[in-house]
Parts: sequence; structure tokens; C-alpha cells
Amino acid sequence: MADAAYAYEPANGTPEHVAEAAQAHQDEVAAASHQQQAPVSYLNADGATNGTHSPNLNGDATSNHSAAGAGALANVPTVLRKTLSSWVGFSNLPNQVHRRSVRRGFQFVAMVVGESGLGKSTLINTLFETKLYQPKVIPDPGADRGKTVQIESISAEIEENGVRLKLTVVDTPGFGDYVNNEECWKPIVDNIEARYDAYLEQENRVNRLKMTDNRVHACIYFIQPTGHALKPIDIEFLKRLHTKVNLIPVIAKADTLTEEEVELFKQRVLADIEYHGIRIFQPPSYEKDDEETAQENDEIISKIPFAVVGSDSVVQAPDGRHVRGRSYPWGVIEVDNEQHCDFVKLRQMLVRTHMEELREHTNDVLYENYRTDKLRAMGVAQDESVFKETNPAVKQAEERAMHEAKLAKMEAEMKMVFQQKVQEKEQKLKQSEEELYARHREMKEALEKQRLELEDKKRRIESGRPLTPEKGSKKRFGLGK
Ligand SMILES: Nc1nc2c(ncn2[C@@H]2O[C@H](COP(=O)(O)OP(=O)(O)OP(=O)(O)O)[C@@H](O)[C@H]2O)c(=O)[nH]1
Repeated sequence: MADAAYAYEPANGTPEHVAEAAQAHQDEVAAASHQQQAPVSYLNADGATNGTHSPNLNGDATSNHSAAGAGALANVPTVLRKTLSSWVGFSNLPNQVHRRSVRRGFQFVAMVVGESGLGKSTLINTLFETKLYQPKVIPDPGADRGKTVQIESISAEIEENGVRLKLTVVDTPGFGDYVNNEECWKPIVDNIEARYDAYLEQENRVNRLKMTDNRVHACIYFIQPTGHALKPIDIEFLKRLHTKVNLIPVIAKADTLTEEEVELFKQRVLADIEYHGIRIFQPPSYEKDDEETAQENDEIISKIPFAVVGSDSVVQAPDGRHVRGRSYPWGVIEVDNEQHCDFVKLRQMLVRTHMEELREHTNDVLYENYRTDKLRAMGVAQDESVFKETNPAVKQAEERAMHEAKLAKMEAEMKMVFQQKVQEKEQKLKQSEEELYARHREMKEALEKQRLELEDKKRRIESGRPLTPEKGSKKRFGLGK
């Protein structure tokens, strides 16, 4: 296992990141072996420099930053890459996912919309090679057809090579069939949203072990093969639905148009779609797609909107083969022949190559947007700071600054309280000082008065004058008042 590599990523590392990191590591290892082993310093998970090492210690030092460079990178979360010395086994993960998926089976909900008689039921039967729809009873001319679009769904469990698929087809009879078709898109939007609501309700349950996904994963929209352009009802419908569901436009009953007419009609439909800013489902292409996949993808994209022919019966071709198709006096149209129609490409995209993509886009984009809008409308606010990518060092510095600010505030408050107390004490001391001074002054005055009286007495005695006590005075000499 010389080349196996793994990488520690920050918490938000995705498998793609990991794969890229692994690839980068392999490139680095290859480069290092060419550069003939100059000692390099390496970074540990904290970003600190751990001195110099020779590049191959089995644990392969793969970061050749200099110490100075390491210092500059000290705050950046570091990816530590190592070569595995033995087989760990996580390359088997896709097989585990495969086994789990086979055990659980898949759910897929497809909606078909289009005016009556455009071949919706026939196409669904043709697509899944199942008689999901039985031949319809055509209503009598006078019979009550109802006044609004009905929503009907049929489910079937189908199995292929041990893989189970629970397929639900949502039909919308009555669409575009009335004299006034003004709001015929509304019951369809309501139905799609009700399915999102049901899923949201399941997500909010305490126990979410048994979640059924009845969200519409794809909406096949049947365009009447007029050969002109999209009709107002088509444009209105597509505009109303394009943010809610994966739209897959198809030109119905393409066998009623010639090859040139189909090509021209496709161009007009696409021009209309672009002009009205309608977003239809486009098979995504990825950088890491191999050549074959990329080519397959391009071919599918080039056929949009798919010109389809449906038939669930087998006919005999002029060369004697028995094929699914439609037989005309002038020949046979084969459903499964790419020269005759785009049915094969539609099936390829819908079932073989992009079913999971459709489910993922429904969940990650369409449902997510619906859920966000719904919760916001209910007044649930999102704390945007949780999405902020944080560098641990910066976060630590922020926390330290906050802590220091808190300490400084506490210190200032304590100082204020202390000063207040000191002021109060000073005030009290000043007051008692003044009281003492006043008392001292009074005593001094009283003593002075006594002294003066005694001196007066002395003078009298010395001069021989009699000491006549003051009238009514019984006061004795003393220091007290
Ligand atoms: N020429 C042609 N006829 C088709 C095609 N697909 C279906 N039909 C025929 O068109 C008729 C109506 O087909 P359905 O599949 O019942 O059409 P629908 O859109 O499901 O009709 P509603 O259920 O009434 O909405 C049937 O007679 C089919 O045999 C097609 O690709 N080309």
C-alpha cells in the first residue's frame, strides 16, 4: 500500500476535499522523490514547527514549509498528510453504501403534466416497462369532467437485478383541458408544496427513523407538438414551477413531426425557455468526470427538450424484428431507437444516470429553499454567525480580548465602589473633626471665662475689697459648664 494517503481536514472537509488532498499529497510525494530528500521541516496539527526531518519516516513528512513559513502559517489549520503503511479499508466505503442502498431500496416520485391525450400514461408505461397505467375510459361527450385539475398518484415497487425501486407517478388529469385555464398550475404547486410540508413535518418529529420521501423529484412536462413555440399556458406553468421542482420538458408525440420540424421546434422551445428565464433541469457535469461520462452528459444535454414517442406495445419491424414502437402504413417508429426519437436519452437521464442527481437536487436545493422560506415566514430566524468559518487562533484571540474587557470592566466597577466608600468615610471623619473643634472651642471659652473671674477675685482680695457673692448665684467654681 505504498500510495494510499489520507488527510485530516477541518470540520467542514468534504469527501471531495479529502480526495483532492490525497491527490495533492501523491503529487507532493512524487515531487519529493525527484528532489532527492533535502531535509524539510514539518508542521504538526497545531501548526507548530517540529524541527527538521528527513522526508521519509514512513509517516512521510509531506509539508516542506521553512520554519519562517511555518511561523507565518501558525494560525492556519494545517492539513496533515501521511502515507498508510497497511490497508485500512475505507476505500471499501462505496461498497458499504451500495449494500445499504440495495437493502433499503430507492424511492422516486415523478410527476407528469400536460394536456389530455399527449401520451403521458403511455410514456410512463414505456419508461418503466410496467403497465402502471391501465387503458383509460374515455369520458362521454356530455359527462361531467370536473372543474379543476385533479392530482392522482400511482405507486409500484419494481425490481431490477435485486435493486428495488418504489416508483410513484403523480398524474395531473385536467391540466389545460378547460375553457379557462388561468390558474390550472395552482393545484399542482399546492400538491408539490404539501409534499414538502409533509417531509418537513417528518423532519421535526422526535423519532425520524422512518422517513418516507414523497417529494416530487422530477416533473416531466409534455409540450404539444405544434411545431410553433411554447404556448402561454406552457410558459405560465414552467415559470410557476421552476423553483419548486426539477422540470424536464418533453415534446410529446414527436412522431407527428418531421426530423427538421423537431429540430426547429426544439430551438424555439429553448429560446422561449431562455427568454422567460425558466430554469429546467440540466444534468450537471463535474471536473472529475471521466471522458465517457462527460460525453454521455453532453449528448443528453444536446437532446433537451426530449422529442419522445411512447408505446407500450410490441410491433414487427420491416426486417422482422419485434420492437416496442408504433406501426404506420409507411413504416415503424421504434421507441428504443435513438435514430427515431429521444426516448432512450430521456430514460437514460431519468433512470440510469441522473435519478440520484434529481433526488439530490430536490433535497439540497429545491426543498432546502422551500424550507428556509417557510421557516422564515413563520418567524424562525437564523443566526448567520454559525456559518462563519472560524480560525481557532483568531477565535482564541477574540475570546481572550472579550475576557480581558470583562475583567477591566469589573476592575473599574470595583474602583468606583471603593472610591465611593472612601469618600463617605472622609466625609464622616471631617464631620467628627469639626464637632471636636467646636467642643474644644467651647471648653476653651469656658475656661477663659473662669480664669477671668478668678483673676477678678484675686484682685479684689488683694485690694481688700469684700468678696460679695453675686446675687442669686449658687454656682461653684469648677471646670464643668
Ligand atoms: N402518435 C402518437 N400517439 C401516442 C403516443 N403516445 C401515446 N399515444 C396515443 O395517444 C393516446 C393518448 O395517450 P395517453 O397515454 O392515454 O395520453 P395521456 O396524456 O395519458 O392522456 P390523459 O390521461 O387523458 O391525460 C393513445 O391513443 C395513445 O396510444 C406517441 O408518442 N405518438
